[in-house]
Amino acid sequence: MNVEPAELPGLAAATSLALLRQHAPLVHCLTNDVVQAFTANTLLAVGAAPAMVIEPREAAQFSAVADALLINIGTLTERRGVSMLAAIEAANQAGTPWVLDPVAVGALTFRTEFALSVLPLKPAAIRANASEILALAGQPALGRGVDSADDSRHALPFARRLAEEYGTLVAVTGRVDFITDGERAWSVADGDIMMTRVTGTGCALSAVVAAFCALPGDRLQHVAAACRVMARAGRLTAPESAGPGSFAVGLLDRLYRLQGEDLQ
Ligand SMILES: Nc1ncnc2c1ncn2[C@@H]1O[C@H](COP(=O)(O)OP(=O)(O)O)[C@@H](O)[C@H]1O
Ligand SMILES: Cc1ncsc1CCOP(=O)(O)O
Ligand SMILES: [Mg+2]
Repeated sequence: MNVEPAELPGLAAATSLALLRQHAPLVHCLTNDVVQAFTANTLLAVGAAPAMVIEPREAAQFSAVADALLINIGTLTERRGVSMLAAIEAANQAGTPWVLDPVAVGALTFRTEFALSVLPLKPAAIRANASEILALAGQPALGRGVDSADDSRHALPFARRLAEEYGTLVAVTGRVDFITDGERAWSVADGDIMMTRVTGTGCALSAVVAAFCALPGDRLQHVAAACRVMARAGRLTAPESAGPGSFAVGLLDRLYRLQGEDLQ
């Protein structure tokens, strides 16, 4: 019987954030066409560096020198899949951590087969909403396109199972985020519903998770810290925003200004 996950301590999140800003990891992003600029700006705001190198003949070369790799299947195409597989192989050979964001996995055959085929290729972490985690685990899921209609708490046992089976970390996000290695788990109860009214907050979080995976030390803590940083920034930004437009801009400003004490 697994115990209820504890809330990630603010000091741990602050320590991971300080380490991120010290290392400023370079993140190779193979992500979807909707969120390219928002993802790049989120990485820059938090203190990391992005590069979107997508050509199949360049992807492997670049992921071998980047500090982390993001694989996001939101607008997967056959050609993009070739780049992704080459990048994953090069990252694995170089010992570079890579993160999977299985956007809208489940109902669509091509992306589901692709996501299942890369699970055994040792992702350092999977970051997904609750419906996506349920679908990846072969469970019935209520996802609607890229959005979740399931509760992250319901998905937690399946997140644990996936983490254990594939030797990875799973961050399942929603009203509460849970981050697990199958045995240990942290929770992050923060964020704001406004984060679901701007496309790409989850995708950008996955890129931030990839950046935190590049840090030395306790990777489970770092991935939970990534979730805390994003959710805290969202929580602090929402009351200052007139709507989704200013929220998206405000979130970048807040991530840039976020200090350790904001996390405690
Ligand atoms: N109902 C909610 N209340 C507060 N924060 C939320 C809520 N739903 C999602 N979030 C936050 O939004 C971010 C993106 O998560 P999520 O919406 O689950 O991913 P995706 O965009 O991939 O579906 C995370 O930081 C998460 O904590
Ligand atoms: C709308 C959309 N369609 C394909 S990918 C994408 C972005 C999804 O972003 P997120 O998973 O962060 O909500
Ligand atoms: Mg998503």
